[in-house]
Amino acid sequence: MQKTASSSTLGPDGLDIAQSFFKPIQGASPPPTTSRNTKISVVGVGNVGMAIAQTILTQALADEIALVDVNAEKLRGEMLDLQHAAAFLPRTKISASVDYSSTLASDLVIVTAGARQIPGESRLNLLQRNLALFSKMIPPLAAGSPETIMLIVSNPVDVLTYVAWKLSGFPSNRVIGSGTNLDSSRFRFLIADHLDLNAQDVQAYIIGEHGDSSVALWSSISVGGVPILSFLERQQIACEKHTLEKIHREVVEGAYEVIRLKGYTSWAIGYSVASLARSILRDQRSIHPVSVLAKGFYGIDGDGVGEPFLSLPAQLGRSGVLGVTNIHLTEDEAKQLQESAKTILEVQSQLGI
Ligand SMILES: NC(=O)C1=CN([C@@H]2O[C@H](COP(=O)(O)OP(=O)(O)OC[C@H]3O[C@@H](n4cnc5c(N)ncnc54)[C@H](O)[C@@H]3O)[C@@H](O)[C@H]2O)C=CC1
Ligand SMILES: CC(=O)C(=O)O
Repeated sequence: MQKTASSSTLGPDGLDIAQSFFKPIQGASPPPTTSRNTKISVVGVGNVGMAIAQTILTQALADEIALVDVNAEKLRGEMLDLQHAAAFLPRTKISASVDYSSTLASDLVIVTAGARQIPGESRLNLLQRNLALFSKMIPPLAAGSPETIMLIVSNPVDVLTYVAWKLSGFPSNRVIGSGTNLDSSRFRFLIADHLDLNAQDVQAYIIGEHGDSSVALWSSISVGGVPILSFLERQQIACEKHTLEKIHREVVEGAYEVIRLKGYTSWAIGYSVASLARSILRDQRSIHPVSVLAKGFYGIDGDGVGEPFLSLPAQLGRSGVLGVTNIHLTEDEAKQLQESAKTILEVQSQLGI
């Protein structure tokens, strides 16, 4: 048997096996020339990249997944391991290459490559190591898929989303950081757990930095359309400030705890990024707290030293960020958000790009 460039398989008689296996029905037209596959590239096949790839596979979000990593052996092992699950999954072509050109014409490029935190280390501490990688990776990824949407996951995600925006030359709506979509899921879980609810019924956002300076939007939490804080007040149910602060602290410390216990975080970020991929590629127009160019929102002016990317509730669709929702922040929440922007800008100002 012989494989042609288009990957059809020829038998000893030179006939295409697929074509001799299935005979066309009478009067059938040739396949449409306009339809094309949805291609997602996942750059970096470590714990996070593989959790994302496998969630995307199980949710049938792509026709093709291109995996890229510098570690050729691990890369091939991960590809084969996923391919061996083909009988249990929606049909998806999975390829793997150390060459960025394998990502050509992607609809979505998800970047997870890079150093991760050791126990106790902050995300911002990873910047110098991952900045060097981004300088090498982003230009060829952008050149190969000039129409793509770039979704950054590597940490520190807000600053690296800014870096990817600068290095890609893409418009700001097509460079998105996974941001606090994950922190907000942790927040919703903890509130649901505290009140014995289903986390999917809890509308609640963490915004700002994906990290230590994140901001919990207590004023806008609702459950089934009921604003929670005012409801608890009306029912005279004590919801002490320290309980709220404890929940936010648990959100911030959640990643540190998981890293201390198992070495890395993976499953929750896998589901978080798959939810973003679905909203983008299926044009769901749903709202996610993700890292976007925040200049001009909520008094964030960039301070003359740069343009911060940080998480705000944004509507996502096929062209990336469709807009930022006009959510009401209390004075205190707006102040905390501006402080979070300042933290990010301080780090950004040292980049020299
Ligand atoms: N934004 C978020 O919410 C989260 C972000 N992360 C971040 O994701 C990143 C990856 O974490 P893990 O997967 O746990 O790390 P890991 O160490 O398991 O995987 C990193 C992978 O990147 C690859 N890599 C290194 N240089 C590369 C290059 N130039 N091109 C392609 N691949 C390259 C490595 O070979 C390795 O396979 C870290 O920066 C981590 O902090 C992790 C969890 C959540
Ligand atoms: C590692 C990380 O950024 C997280 O799990 O939130």
